[in-house]
Amino acid sequence: MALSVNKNDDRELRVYENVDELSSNLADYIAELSESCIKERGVFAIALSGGSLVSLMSKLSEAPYNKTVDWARWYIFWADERVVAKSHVDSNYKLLKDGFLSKVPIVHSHVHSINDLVSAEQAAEDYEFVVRQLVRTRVISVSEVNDCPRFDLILLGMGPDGHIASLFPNNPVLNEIDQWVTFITDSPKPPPERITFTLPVINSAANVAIVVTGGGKADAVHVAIDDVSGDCPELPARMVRPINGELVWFLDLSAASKIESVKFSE
Ligand SMILES: O=C1O[C@H](COP(=O)(O)O)[C@@H](O)[C@H](O)[C@H]1O
Repeated sequence: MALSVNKNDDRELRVYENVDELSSNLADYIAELSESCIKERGVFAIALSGGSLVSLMSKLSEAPYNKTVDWARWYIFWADERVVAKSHVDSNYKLLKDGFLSKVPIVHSHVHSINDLVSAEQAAEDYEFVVRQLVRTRVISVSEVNDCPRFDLILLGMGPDGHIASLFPNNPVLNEIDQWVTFITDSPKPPPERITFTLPVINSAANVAIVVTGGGKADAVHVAIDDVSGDCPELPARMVRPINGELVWFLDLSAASKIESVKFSE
């Protein structure tokens, strides 16, 4: 690892020389959390995003993890999903199924994808219902601070505009505090119709990891992590601050190259 820094505010930055090193350490991190959660609660409830994250976690489906992880105890959710058919190239479900789920023995009924046959609004409502049922049965734990679900781990990517899940800069859904899952029909990044976990759900997780690589995202990483003055809009990625959980940023050197508050080795 090039560097691991604990910022004073409960955020941990892990910066790696390259994508390969980051991927190995990300697989380790997920496997360790899975083991400790299963020891403690008997299950592991993980919510994932789409995008580059899926290939960055691909080592988790390889040796030794394919044999050592207790896959039967995993429950899979999506932190955000595009409202398209599950067979569509834009589907986050399809991306994860092709890149990960098809390679590990996760129980089919533990994979909770959205209803892709209804409107975005209905799909968000249906998905929240599913999450509520699983909170009731404690497959997903519950936050002691609010009544939100407390996922064992939420894995997020970040776009070059600083969006996480399908929470985009300046979108009113950033202020949603009543719903656990909401929808948008005007995503600036196609496709336009999406559902997404809201910030209260993301910030109630026991662990959140934001995984970002590449120089094209370095400006957004800088704004999300440094104390930036001026009237730049609040970036969604900056608004990720687990109330009673751990936040870790996984970055490669290119993505971390514009962070001012930390000096990295060459
Ligand atoms: O549209 C989306 O974008 C973000 C970021 O994707 P990336 O390819 O730039 O990493 C992703 O995290 C989200 O799940 C997805 O719906």
